[in-house]
Amino acid sequence: MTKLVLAADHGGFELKEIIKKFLAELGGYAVKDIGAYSAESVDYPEYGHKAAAAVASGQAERGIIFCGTGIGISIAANKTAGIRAANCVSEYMAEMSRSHNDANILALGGRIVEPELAKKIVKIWLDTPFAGGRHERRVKQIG
Ligand SMILES: O=C(CO)[C@H](O)[C@H](O)[C@H](O)COP(=O)(O)O
Repeated sequence: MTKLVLAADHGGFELKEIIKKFLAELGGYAVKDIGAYSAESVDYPEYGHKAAAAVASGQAERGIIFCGTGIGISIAANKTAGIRAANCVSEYMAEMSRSHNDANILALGGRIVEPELAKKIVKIWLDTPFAGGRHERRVKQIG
């Protein structure tokens, strides 16, 4: 089972719930949802930092995080060493974030990405391996 951490603020809460159900339907994932657990207003940095810590520490292999646009929570997550959080609005971005950037966190905007597209983005992001080669050198340079 691949260990995944999910986190969202209120702007991403609804999409997080949809993707959590989708992951259960897919099977093969041990999902830890670290909140938020309602659509009540909260601050996205807390959730971005917590998800990043779970991935950086190895408690989770990868993370999927959500806010209204995916911007704020990905900026927060990317402050943690070793985290490469990619805010994706298309399947192509999701695929490239894995194959070229070895992204270990996917960020989605609950107010931007429709649920059916979000499911496709999540699926390709989970299924795409890192290509390595020249990309390995570049990813190392990120630090
Ligand atoms: O940080 C964000 C934008 O980069 C997120 O979309 C937040 O969800 C958003 O800022 C929350 O806004 P709200 O007006 O407090 O709901």
